[in-house]
Amino acid sequence: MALKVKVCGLKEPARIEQAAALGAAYVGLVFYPPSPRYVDPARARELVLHVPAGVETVGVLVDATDAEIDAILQTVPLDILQLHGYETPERVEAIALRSGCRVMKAIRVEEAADLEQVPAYIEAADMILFDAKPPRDAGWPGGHGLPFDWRLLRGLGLGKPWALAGGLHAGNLETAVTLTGAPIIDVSSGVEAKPGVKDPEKLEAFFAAVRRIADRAAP
Ligand SMILES: O=C(O)c1ccccc1NCC(=O)[C@H](O)[C@H](O)COP(=O)(O)O
Repeated sequence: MALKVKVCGLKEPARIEQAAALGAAYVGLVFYPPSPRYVDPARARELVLHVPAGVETVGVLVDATDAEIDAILQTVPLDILQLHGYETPERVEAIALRSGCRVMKAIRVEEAADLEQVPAYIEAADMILFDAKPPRDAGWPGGHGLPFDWRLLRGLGLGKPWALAGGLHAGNLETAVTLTGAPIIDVSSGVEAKPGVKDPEKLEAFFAAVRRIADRAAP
């Protein structure tokens, strides 16, 4: 199966179009004001006009209330809601039912014990995203360019679509995918010039690395 790519934290139409042209399956928009990648719903509505058919738009939320989610969805059409806070399995299920969107639950990983919570989310979420645990004093919980010990995911049999995130870049992608067998990869900082500013050349290099992996996997 082809490796799917999510590019997260996009803020510029040109970078959305570039990511899509390079083969991104998902583009992520961050709806969490403290993040340098934050886009407000009005801006997001303009951005999604640049997402071509066949590419899915993911809205990244952090412990959002129903009112906040309703306000976003009334303004911006989203395919998937990525829940990147401390949402419980019950909350994930409730958000999926209420929103009508698919939901992807982010799991913060630092050690094996962090994976014990995963079974509780399998029924509730449509997809699982494994990301590095953020630094303790970080003002937002994702997009810190930090990898975790990928060996923790070895042999993972979820029976559900899942994505690997955390510190991926063109130079470490092959090792990460080989160790984890991830079917979907999620990148943000690794294709940025600085937080919140995507770099066209790093995007090119990242997708070149994706193509190399695909070429090696081809019979
Ligand atoms: O990226 C953000 O600023 C962000 C803010 C709040 C919640 C989640 C956020 N990012 C989530 C993502 O899906 C990132 O792509 C993921 O954390 C990987 O980021 P990176 O390690 O920088 O590649």
